[in-house]
Amino acid sequence: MHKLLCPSMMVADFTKIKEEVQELELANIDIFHMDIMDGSFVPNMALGVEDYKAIRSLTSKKMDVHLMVQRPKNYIKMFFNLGANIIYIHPESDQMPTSTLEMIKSLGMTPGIAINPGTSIESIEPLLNLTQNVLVMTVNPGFAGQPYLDFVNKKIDALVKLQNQYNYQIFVDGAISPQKVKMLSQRGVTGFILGTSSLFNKDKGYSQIIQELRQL
Ligand SMILES: O=C(CO)[C@H](O)[C@H](O)COP(=O)(O)O
Repeated sequence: MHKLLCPSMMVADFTKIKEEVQELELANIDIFHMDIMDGSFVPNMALGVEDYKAIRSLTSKKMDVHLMVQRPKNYIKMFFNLGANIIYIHPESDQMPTSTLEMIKSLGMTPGIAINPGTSIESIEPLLNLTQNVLVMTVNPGFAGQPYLDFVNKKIDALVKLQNQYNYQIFVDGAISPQKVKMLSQRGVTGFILGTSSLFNKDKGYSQIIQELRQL
């Protein structure tokens, strides 16, 4: 199965973002992962609209948006206009997540849901027939460099089983080291958000790292 490898751009070096994007493209990554935070849904702020525009102007590869914000519906058209291909919302942050997912789809983008470590499968199951990507958070969202939460593996296994009934791909986000890429791809995960645990600030180049991750 082809792994979808997605650099988490909140940990890229913005002092040389053009070179970062070019090197990641050369390394043949699949999707640029863009974390948007409002300081309310999560206790941090990360990328913003100007960062989104900058990276969009540097690449024609797919870009997602992980909306860690209250009332994500308010921002769907804005990110559509900025050239987003995939939008993840957190169901807890939205009064009518079904309507927001329909809106993302109707604009021709891929609808996704992001599930916090403390969010149960039962609470999101009604949304699974409206979503194409499920982003399982393996840390509490907001900060890079946190430890992986092993208890989430049980939820990943349940989501892999439910794939028989619905049509979605599973992505994981948070402390995704090479060991976790191997373990989780064996479990049935296809998409991996790569941050400080595997891709950025390492003593190897992106091409070598990406090639090694594809072989795991
Ligand atoms: O979503 C995130 C934080 O909320 C980041 O994408 C992720 O945590 C970055 O990866 P790492 O944990 O390996 O630094």
